[in-house]
Amino acid sequence: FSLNVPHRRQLTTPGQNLRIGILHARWNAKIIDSLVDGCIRRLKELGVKEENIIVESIPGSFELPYGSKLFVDKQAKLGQPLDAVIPIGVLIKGSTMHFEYICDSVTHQLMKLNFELGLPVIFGVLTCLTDEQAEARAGLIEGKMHNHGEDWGAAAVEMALKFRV
Ligand SMILES: O=Nc1c(NC[C@H](O)[C@H](O)[C@H](O)CO)[nH]c(=O)[nH]c1=O
Repeated sequence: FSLNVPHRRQLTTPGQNLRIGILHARWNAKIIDSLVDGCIRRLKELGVKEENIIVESIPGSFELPYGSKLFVDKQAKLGQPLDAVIPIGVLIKGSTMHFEYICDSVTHQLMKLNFELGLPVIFGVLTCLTDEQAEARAGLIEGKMHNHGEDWGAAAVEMALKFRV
């Protein structure tokens, strides 16, 4: 009988009992679609069941904070509470200061929502100066960067499970 029993194999499907919400803006739809696809792909790789990945959309990134709150509250009322929510948006600098104001307010409010809602709210907003920067971060330019949606899916699973007692 040996005491050095190997550690239990790390669960390859840690997300099997999780329910994850994805709330995406509809501005810059081609980039959004790639980010959402990457996010879903990674969630499934981590064991989250397709029926437990709930995808909703709102007009633009400015609606992500309040939309996330409404989404989380609705799922709780339906008796299908989310374990994490992933707001996804793509903000691309235009010719005015509009971009800076939305980025700043959305970022701060999404951060606050973690504490207000008491569940992980992942920061899935690209704040880019050019279309190309955004496309590269959505994995749409061969050999350049990777699809950040995958990172957000992984972060949601980790944060939903970490420190769980
Ligand atoms: O302007 N550029 C963008 C944008 N504007 C709309 C805004 O988020 C909101 O939906 C409206 O102001 C109505 O409240 N929303 C984005 O997601 N990306 C952008 O690049």
